[in-house]
Amino acid sequence: MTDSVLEVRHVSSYYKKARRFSGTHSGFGERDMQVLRDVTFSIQKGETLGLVGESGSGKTTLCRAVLGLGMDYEGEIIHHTDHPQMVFQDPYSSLNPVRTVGWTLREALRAGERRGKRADRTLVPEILEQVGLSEEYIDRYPYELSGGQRQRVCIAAAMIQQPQLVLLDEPVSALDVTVQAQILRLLVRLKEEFRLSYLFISHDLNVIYQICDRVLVMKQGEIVESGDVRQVFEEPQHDYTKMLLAAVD
Ligand SMILES: Nc1ncnc2c1ncn2[C@@H]1O[C@H](COP(=O)(O)OP(=O)(O)OP(=O)(O)O)[C@@H](O)[C@H]1O
Repeated sequence: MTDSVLEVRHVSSYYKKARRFSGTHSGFGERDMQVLRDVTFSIQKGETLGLVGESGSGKTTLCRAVLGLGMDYEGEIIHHTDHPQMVFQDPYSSLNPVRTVGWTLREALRAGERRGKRADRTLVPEILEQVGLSEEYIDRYPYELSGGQRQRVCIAAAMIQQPQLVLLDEPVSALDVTVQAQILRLLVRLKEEFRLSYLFISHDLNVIYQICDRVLVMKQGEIVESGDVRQVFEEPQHDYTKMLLAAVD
């Protein structure tokens, strides 16, 4: 009997890479570029698992594979819960600029409905309140919101589908420091209230240290170190982890 919400076993993935052929038959061909290399980990119920690594190491690609977003991969990804939700880094581009907050949340409910969940419209004002926005925001457009408020709407759109696992890809990186702290507090509160599990990607190791239980360190698509966040940060074993930690001011 497992208590994990997600198991990723020996996952390797590839992107097709365009290549211009020389010679008489000119045009584009394809070859594969490996991005994830034999990645294995699991996320436990109620756990926040951090994922760190340099830009281009494959963190977002891993999320895409977990969400089944058109990624070819080898290995196994086993979900023990309903479809996970994702919150992206940039709350500006995540929201449809010509749709109101209410529309966005109702659309998120409809997406859940398409996967067989009952759509309860009364959840719209309720979830807004949960993320710290009053009902008056229902009729606002994204351009009428601050960056932090937009990220709250994105979080509400994820939460309204009542997921058990949420993938957070740099959810506070586009926000200024005080707003970052508010959004992190909100994420921690929602996690405790709904007993959520998070996969939390951040390049900010201080944020990872603050909110994660365990951490995975990814280098060029490979998990080079993993473990309890305190243990990994206080006694890093791999040179790459030591290098990432040394870069923190
Ligand atoms: N759609 C794509 N087609 C081809 N290559 C891609 C595609 N998306 C990403 N890549 C490549 O895959 C590698 C991993 O990218 P990915 O976005 O997963 O890294 P990341 O760790 O999330 O980086 P960052 O921290 O900058 O967001 C990079 O070399 C990137 O250029």
